[in-house]
Amino acid sequence: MSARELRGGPAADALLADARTRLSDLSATPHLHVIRLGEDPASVSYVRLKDKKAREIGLHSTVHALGEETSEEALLELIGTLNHDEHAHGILVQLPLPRHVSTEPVIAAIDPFKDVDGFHPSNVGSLWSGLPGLPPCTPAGVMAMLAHYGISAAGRRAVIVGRSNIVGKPLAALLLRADATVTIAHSRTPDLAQVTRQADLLFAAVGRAGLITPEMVQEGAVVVDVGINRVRGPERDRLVGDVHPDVATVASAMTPVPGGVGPLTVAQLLANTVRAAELQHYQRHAALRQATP
Ligand SMILES: Nc1nc(=O)c2c([nH]1)NC[C@@H]1CN(c3ccc(C(=O)N[C@@H](CCC(=O)O)C(=O)O)cc3)C=[N+]21
Repeated sequence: MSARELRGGPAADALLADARTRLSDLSATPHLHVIRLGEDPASVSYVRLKDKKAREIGLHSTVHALGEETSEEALLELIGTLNHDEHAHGILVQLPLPRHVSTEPVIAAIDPFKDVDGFHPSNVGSLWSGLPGLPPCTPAGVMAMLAHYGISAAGRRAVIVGRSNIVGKPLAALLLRADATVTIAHSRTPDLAQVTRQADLLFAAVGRAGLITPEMVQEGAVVVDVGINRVRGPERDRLVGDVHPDVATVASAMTPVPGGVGPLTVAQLLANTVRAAELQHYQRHAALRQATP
C-alpha cells in the first residue's frame, strides 16, 4: 500500500479563502504585529513568511525586529503599547526567545483578545473548557487539514507523540472536542511502539527525525507529521519530519514534510488575526452598550 499524500497547500488555501471573505465585514483591516528578538536564521525566515502571507491576503503586517540584547522590560513595554493600540489586532512574539528573557511573563502580558498564537493562559483555559477564544495555530491547522480531507476523528483512537504546550497538549484538547479517544505519549512512555500501534490517527510532534518507523504504525492508519527537523544534506540542509518515509507503505494517508502541516500553521495564524479583529470589534460594541445608559 502507498499512503495518500495529505498536502497542506490546498487545505491552507481553503482556510485563507474563508478568512478573506470575512475581511469585508470588518470596519478596519486587521493588523498583525510580529515581534522578533535577534537574528536566529530559522526565526528570521518564519517571520518573513508570516509577513509575506499576511500581506498577500490583504492584512496589514508590521515586523518589529529587535536586537538580541533587548531587555524583558523593553519587550513588555512594547507589548503594553500594542495592547492599547486599537489598530493593532494581533500580537505574536516569535519563539524561542533569547535566554535572558523568560517566555511565560511575556506571553501572559499579551492581551488575550490579541493573542493570535493562542498561548495566553486565558486562551489555553478556553480551549480546554470549550469556550470561545483563539486556538493555537499548529493544532488548529492540523484539525483544518483533517476536515479538508474528510477525515473524521469521532470515535477513533488518536495517539499524539509529544506533550509540548504549543502542539501536543492543545492538539489533545481539540481531538477530544472532536470526540476522539486521545492518548498522549512522550519520552518516558514505556514500549512506545505498542502504544502508537493502537492509533487510527497518529500525530508525531517530538522534533526527532525519523522517530516513527513502519513497525510502529497500524496498517491503514492516518499519520500526521508535525515534526520539523533540519538535517545535513549532501549540499545544503533539508527539512524532514518525525515520521520515517517508509511509513507510507503502511499508512492509508500521510502528511509530507515540508508541504504538510507547515503551510496550515501560517494560514491558521492569519485566520486567527481576522478572528481577533472580529472579537475586538464585538468587544468594543459591548463596551459601548454598557457605557450607554
Ligand atoms: N510565537 C511563535 N508562533 C509560531 O507559530 C512559531 C514560533 N513562535 N516559532 C517557531 C514555530 C515554527 N513555525 C512554523 C511556521 C511555518 C512553517 C512552514 O510553513 N513550513 C514549511 C516550510 C518552510 C521552510 O522551507 O522553511 C513547510 O513545512 O512546508 C513551519 C513552522 C511557527 N512557529
